[in-house]
Amino acid sequence: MQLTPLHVQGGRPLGGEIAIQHSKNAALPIIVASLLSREVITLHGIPRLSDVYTILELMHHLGTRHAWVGPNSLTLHTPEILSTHAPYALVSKMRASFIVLGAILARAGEARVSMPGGCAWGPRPVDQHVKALRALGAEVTEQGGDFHAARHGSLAGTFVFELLTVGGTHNALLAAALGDGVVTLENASIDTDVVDLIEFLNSLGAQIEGAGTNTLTIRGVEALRGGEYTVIPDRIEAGTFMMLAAATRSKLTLTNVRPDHLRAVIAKMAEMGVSILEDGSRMIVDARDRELRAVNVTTQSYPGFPTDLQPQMSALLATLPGTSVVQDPVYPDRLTHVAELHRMGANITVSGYTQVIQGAPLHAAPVKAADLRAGAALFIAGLTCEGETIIDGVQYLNRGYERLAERLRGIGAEVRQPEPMLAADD
Ligand SMILES: CC(=O)N[C@H]1[C@@H](OP(=O)(O)OP(=O)(O)OC[C@H]2O[C@@H](n3ccc(=O)[nH]c3=O)[C@H](O)[C@@H]2O)O[C@H](CO)[C@@H](O)[C@@H]1O
Ligand SMILES: C=C(OP(=O)(O)O)C(=O)O
Repeated sequence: MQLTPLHVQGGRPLGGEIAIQHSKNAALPIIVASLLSREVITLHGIPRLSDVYTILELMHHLGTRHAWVGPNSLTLHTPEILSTHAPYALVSKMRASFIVLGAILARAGEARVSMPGGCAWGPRPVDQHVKALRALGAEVTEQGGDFHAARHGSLAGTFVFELLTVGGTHNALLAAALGDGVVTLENASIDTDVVDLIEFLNSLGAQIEGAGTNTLTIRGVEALRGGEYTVIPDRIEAGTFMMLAAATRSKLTLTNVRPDHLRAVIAKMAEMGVSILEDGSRMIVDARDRELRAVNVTTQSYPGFPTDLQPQMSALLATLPGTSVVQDPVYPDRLTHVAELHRMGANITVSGYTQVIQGAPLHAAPVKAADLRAGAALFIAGLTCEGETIIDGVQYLNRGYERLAERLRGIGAEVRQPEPMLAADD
């Protein structure tokens, strides 16, 4: 669906309180993990995002029936797997859908899943997902853009990931959770989204040890029961609003945050000169009347500085006096924000995965988001400029930020979108 662009009028400070949504990237695998149980699962803290509606559409095709039972609460029930095939039309819309491979394999013994889509700034291989499943005893073949996985008996054995992968760890965990084998995953991701998935699975009776460490031991169980779980707060959304506060020289109070999930981001913002006060699950970010300094940033897997905040940080640094160097070795091609920020007067030169940013005030311009976090970079940049910045590509923002225009208005931003940002599916 073609959505109307977002119009933002910036150049003045924002203020007040904003409730951070629960995590998109934790919610999606947890929704998928509900496929492992025959019983009813109730989830709280599910953000109303287009990615959530997309995964629910895919799950419906596989046999899950869902109902919204509150603004952000959902019941999921998969008494039977009705199809073991996740087709291209549904999987190509988003990256996270690829982990249905492990989940259907565990529950039904075989699965066919199309190669994933998602935010496509460059290659996003799934070789580690496939190698892990093969090493644990599954047969995985590729044909016509689909992966077919089958197991004869339970998965068992050890796999050492060649690099840290969040999705690869999710897929292997889901594949190994049912059965009677013991699986060890070495060099597994310690990302908050992996820990949340493990805590959810264990709350249903799974036996997974080592959450938050690089070695996970999964003892397969015969079945998972139903249950109720609340997803963690979204650290990427929190980081986005921290950067918005800094770029607009505002004071914002963020609620529903886990500062312990944001250590690298908090440290960078403090180095820049932003005042950050932690108060339990609230965080007060104050950049009023401050001389902010340019800083250098390099992305890393968790607990390092997240690649999902690199474009937003680049936009912020493009407005600060001084020279910053931003490097994103996690996703070297994640640079679609750069040409659009150039349209707003940013001085950014790119060499490989390195951006050298010479800060200067930006000006309003029509721009287009080509992926989710590039879109976030653009609304941050737009809110620093006087005049109207018109941001096209709103469908990407809808993937990751719930009721964005309304919530930005709640902190005093002048934002309008002629039509609603997202139609609910219920
Ligand atoms: C839905 C979701 O949760 N998406 C997040 C998840 O994506 P996703 O799980 O896809 O990202 P990964 O953690 O797997 O990717 C990390 C790095 O490993 C590489 N790699 C990954 C798998 C593989 O089989 N082979 C391989 O080479 C990737 O190219 C990348 O360089 O983590 C990324 C890194 O924090 C975030 O940017 C995404 O927002
Ligand atoms: C890139 C993201 O998501 P995905 O991996 O689904 O494309 C993101 O959340 O920033």
